Amino acid sequence: MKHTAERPLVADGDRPRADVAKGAPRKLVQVAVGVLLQPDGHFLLTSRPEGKVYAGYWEFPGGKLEEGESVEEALRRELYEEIGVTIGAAHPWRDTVVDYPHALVQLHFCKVTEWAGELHMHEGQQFSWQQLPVQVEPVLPGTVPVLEWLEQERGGVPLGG
Ligand SMILES: Nc1nc2c([nH]c(=O)n2[C@@H]2O[C@H](COP(=O)(O)OP(=O)(O)OP(=O)(O)O)[C@@H](O)[C@H]2O)c(=O)[nH]1
Repeated sequence: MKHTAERPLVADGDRPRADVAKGAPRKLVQVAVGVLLQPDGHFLLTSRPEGKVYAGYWEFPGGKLEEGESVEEALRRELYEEIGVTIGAAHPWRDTVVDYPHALVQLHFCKVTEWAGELHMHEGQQFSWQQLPVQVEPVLPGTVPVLEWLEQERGGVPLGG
């Protein structure tokens, strides 16, 4: 199912939604996320740093768009700041919306096959080149559908069905 602002993927639905102001519409936070792919199909996962929500959970690297930025610009900035690489083209791939206790986020996933520079985790994260099925856990709720899309693309049976 495609998750939109009207029908988001709900994460930890039993917890209160901290950012919901009475009567006000909930802000949809825009996030650019990179799926860095090696020629042999390995992809990069990073762990969320201490001090951020869902610290220690594994995700694809990325972050929030700043005022006036495009998805590609935000992704280029975030990946340089967070993991020290300069990316080539960011190819828009899939979008999804996730309703977390801390925020409602729209995730713009881009595939990236070219980058320059050595990986340096500037926020104390861990990183791992993974293939399916992934060997790290826990995985961030918003990352789970991405693994399913990757599985579908390689022609396997989708997880959970
Ligand atoms: N980077 C990233 N964020 C994701 C993924 N999946 C997902 O649901 N998210 C959510 O998207 C939001 C991204 O925020 P972030 O905290 O990583 O971004 P940031 O570095 O710009 O944040 P900050 O500068 O406020 O600390 C978080 O709510 C995070 O839970 C993913 O695969 N990668």
